Amino acid sequence: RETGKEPPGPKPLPLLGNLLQLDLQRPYKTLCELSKKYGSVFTVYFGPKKVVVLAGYRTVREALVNYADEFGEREITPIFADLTKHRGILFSNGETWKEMRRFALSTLKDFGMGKRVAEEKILEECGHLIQVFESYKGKPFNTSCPTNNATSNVISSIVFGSRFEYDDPQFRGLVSRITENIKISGSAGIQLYNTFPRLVGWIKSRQVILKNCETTMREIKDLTQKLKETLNPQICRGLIDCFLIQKQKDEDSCVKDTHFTEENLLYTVSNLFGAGTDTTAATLRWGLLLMAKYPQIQDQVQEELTRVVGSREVHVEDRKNLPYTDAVIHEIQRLGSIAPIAVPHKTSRDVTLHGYFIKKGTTVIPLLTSVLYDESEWESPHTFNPSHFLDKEGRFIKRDAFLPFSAGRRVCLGESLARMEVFLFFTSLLQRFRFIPPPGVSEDDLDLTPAVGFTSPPSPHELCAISRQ
Ligand code: HEM
Repeated sequence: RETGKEPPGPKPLPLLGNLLQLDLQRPYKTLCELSKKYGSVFTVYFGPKKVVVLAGYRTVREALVNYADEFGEREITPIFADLTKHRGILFSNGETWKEMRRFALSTLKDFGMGKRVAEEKILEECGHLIQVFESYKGKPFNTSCPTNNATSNVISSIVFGSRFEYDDPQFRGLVSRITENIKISGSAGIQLYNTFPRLVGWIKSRQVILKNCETTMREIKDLTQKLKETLNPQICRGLIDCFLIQKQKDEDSCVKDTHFTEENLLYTVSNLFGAGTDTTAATLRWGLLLMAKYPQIQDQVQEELTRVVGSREVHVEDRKNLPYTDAVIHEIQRLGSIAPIAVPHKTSRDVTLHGYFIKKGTTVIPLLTSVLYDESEWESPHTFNPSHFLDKEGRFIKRDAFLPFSAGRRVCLGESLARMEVFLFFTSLLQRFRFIPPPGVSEDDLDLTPAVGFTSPPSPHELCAISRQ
């Protein structure tokens, strides 16, 4: 082969590959360690499956941005193939992905992603979330459920055109199945299934995921049916209406091979919930936990909010006048690193990177954690330090290595929406509440070890939200 040598890596065992070396609960940890030994492009074997890992800011950026075509396809692992049958956005490629991504992006824009409509919807949800926090009256509570409900409802109002009440049983089921699936899909059992799909297809965790998914799809179908019955082609109440109208148009004009099919609609909707709920809520939970752990930083955020916004509602427009708070939010996302291995990619053709040859169809992991903790990019990568995003005069500065949403063709589709949500939820909550550890727990006791899962939220914990008014 004249194209170069293969990326280096630890020697694999027959069949097992490097499985025995990998921490299957938190594979990103082992992968970060391996990158210290083997460099920024290396190979590991998940059982018989060869995976190329990209580590560090420069390499990840170079591959995903400069070689966007070569590295822009999605690897569809056995569990995700089971779940989505290559439909929707997250786990599809080719024309299906292109059409669905384009549709979702343009519809989200129409519904105000980065604009006023989304802001209104989020602010409405902030009001409901604040009420829930108030209802605990300063007593300790687990922040998971309320934050997941709030972020899920933002997606609901964009997709269905309306939000749910938090005690609606259908909504509760929807949210709990999404969070359960994300959690289980990162478990060691599912890693094993992805490695040996024929051998361990029977495992319980896979059955739970499949059942959850089946129920969710049925419910999204029922909700879609209700929207169909009341559809007015002149008014799009949400993304589903827009899809149904486009579907009808394609049918009326006999478009062949249309991607506007019911299957694609259901999977696209479920992808938006799946990708948009837990990620955003986990970021918010990291934020509240870090504020409770570092009260001096919380003081400074609250001082800035009081000075700049006072007690009126916070708006997206305020962000530029809140440099310290903005820096804190960026630092929460950096340290939280909630998508440590992004979502695996694969190469669409043979490619040579840094002199290493990577064959078409190879699974590629962009190790986002290694970018967000890159020692040559960040002054103190392992500490919570908002100064990473501030200049000497206290002005907010952008940092190139801030890639929590990944980069290139597959960059998070919900980035603007997510950033707006995190900003508005975080500031609205800090305006009203002081976050402290439960009685008997010190700030030092608050544990920053992430939970196991496909995403990396904080471990289960309780906080007290003390009203500031
Ligand atoms: C703080 C919150 C969020 C973070 C950190 C995050 C991060 C990510 C990351 C790392 C990826 C994978 C990129 C890659 O493959 O290289 C991704 C993909 C995706 N995200 Fe997000 N995300 C967040 C919120 C959202 C929201 C709110 C939505 C929904 C509107 C969303 C929708 C998606 C979709 C549909 C994809 C798949 C894109 C594709 O395959 O083309 N995400 N996100």
